[in-house]
Amino acid sequence: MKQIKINTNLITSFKQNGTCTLNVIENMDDLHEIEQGKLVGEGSNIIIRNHQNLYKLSKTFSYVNIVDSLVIVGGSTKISLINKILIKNGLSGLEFLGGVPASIGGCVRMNAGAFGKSISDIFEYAICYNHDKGIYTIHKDNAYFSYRNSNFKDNVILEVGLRLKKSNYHDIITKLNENTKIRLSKAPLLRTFGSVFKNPPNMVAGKLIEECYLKGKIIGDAMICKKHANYIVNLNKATADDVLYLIDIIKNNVYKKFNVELEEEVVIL
Ligand SMILES: NC(=O)C1=CN([C@@H]2O[C@H](COP(=O)(O)OP(=O)(O)OC[C@H]3O[C@@H](n4cnc5c(N)ncnc54)[C@H](OP(=O)(O)O)[C@@H]3O)[C@@H](O)[C@H]2O)C=CC1
Ligand SMILES: C=C(O[C@H]1[C@H](O)[C@@H](CO)O[C@H](OP(=O)(O)OP(=O)(O)OC[C@H]2O[C@@H](n3ccc(=O)[nH]c3=O)[C@H](O)[C@@H]2O)[C@@H]1NC(C)=O)C(=O)O
Repeated sequence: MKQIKINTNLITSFKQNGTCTLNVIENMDDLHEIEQGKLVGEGSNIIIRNHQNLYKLSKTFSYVNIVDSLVIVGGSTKISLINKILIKNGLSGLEFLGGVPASIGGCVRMNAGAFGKSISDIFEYAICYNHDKGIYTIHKDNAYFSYRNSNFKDNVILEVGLRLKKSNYHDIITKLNENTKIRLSKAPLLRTFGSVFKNPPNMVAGKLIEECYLKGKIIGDAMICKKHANYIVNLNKATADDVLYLIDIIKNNVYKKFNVELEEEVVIL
């Protein structure tokens, strides 16, 4: 397994400042050395405390194979690459994640969703690894997907099977562009980690935070986004501590004003 000491700005979409040790899993043998709960994908939904020892699947686990409407993808494959290939092959169903800078492994683990759709709608199976069971397959009936959650905790997702629908190039591109445009109009795409909190039942976290007048609040180099209050943006060299401080402020304010306990959507390692 290759081991490198790097700045966390290289492995997070938030470009957070800090250092970590990254262990790159290059083959199946390396899987035995993984520390569970320390896996990162494309880093689009994580905050990493300083000096962590982390693990990431290498490009060996990035591939897309298509058999009729079944799309078989390696666990580290980027959503953007999958969508490019789906366009070429006239397969529709993953457009809702257009513009999300994540990997399929992270998206399955978190049951990524947007525009009323989620990964669970197209998921067929995943080949996983964990220390107790070794390599085994979880089919859709046993994935137990829920809002931003699944049965994949403590598993490394090595391969995913997605069931898509035949469509045409033009319709897929149009839907992808529309979704990316809406996403951009509502929230920033760069130097963020997506939604900070899950939406509480029948409420919208962004609205609650905005109503506490917290938009634009800055700690260090991290700021509560002025466009969408459930996002935190990195102004320059924000650290995990800057973000954790802001998260604390938001939770306290929302609890005091609305008696609602917000739950983090972002994974804090
Ligand atoms: N809808 C939206 O607009 C957006 C959504 N997102 C979300 O971000 C997620 C991020 O994906 P990504 O950037 O790749 O992940 P991250 O690097 O952000 O990792 C997030 C967590 O996913 C798990 N994970 C990542 N890769 C794998 C894998 N191969 N097997 C098992 N677990 C894995 C790990 O959880 P653990 O170790 O705890 O199991 C990790 O802590 C997506 O699910 C999506 O929901 C992000 C941005 C925008
Ligand atoms: C970004 C993520 O997923 C996003 C996903 O992209 C979008 C689009 O479908 O819907 C969810 O956001 P969201 O609930 O904030 O959706 P938005 O459409 O942006 O906002 C909903 C409504 O909240 C209100 N709103 C939002 C932000 C704000 O500062 N103030 C405010 O009042 C607006 O009325 C807006 O219409 C997902 N977030 C969660 C936690 O469920 C992610 O998972 O990281």
